[in-house]
Amino acid sequence: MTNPLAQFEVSRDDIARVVSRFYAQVRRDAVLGPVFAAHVDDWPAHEEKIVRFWANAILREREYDGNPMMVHKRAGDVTSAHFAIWLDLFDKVLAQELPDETSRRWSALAHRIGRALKMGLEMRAPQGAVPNLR
Ligand code: HEM
Repeated sequence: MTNPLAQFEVSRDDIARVVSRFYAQVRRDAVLGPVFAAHVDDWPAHEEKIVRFWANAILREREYDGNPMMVHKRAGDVTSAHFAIWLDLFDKVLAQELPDETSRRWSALAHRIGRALKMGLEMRAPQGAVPNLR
């Protein structure tokens, strides 16, 4: 493996291909599409940022220093119900694009991150607001 800190072996080209296929599906998705359309107008810039995010998370290439938790909370219309749809689509693209082992490792990482982001969103209630106990 070229990078001893990498979580598993995947190339940058693989990451870029997965990201591009994934967001092509997201744009077509009836539920996720409109949420992204409301926030992203420069798709190439968004996809480049997401490639850097995954290169950081998987390959430990230190080139993303954003704060996804804050970005998702601030978006205001990203809900915890969206995560199952997002992860399901992501898993399908991984399975189509990558060898089984790589796909499984990346999926496990995405689900771990997704759980953390979702928990963060569920704690979003503004100060003084009545908690949503549904
Ligand atoms: C494991 C699940 C997810 C991961 C790893 C992830 C990752 C990211 C990252 C890294 C960004 C860029 C943050 C930045 O600007 O620095 C982002 C932005 C965004 N994500 Fe997610 N995301 C996930 C789930 C979701 C879900 C379920 C939605 C629901 C629709 C969503 C909607 C968005 C939107 C709309 C933006 C753009 C926000 C903006 O630029 O204003 N994400 N995501």
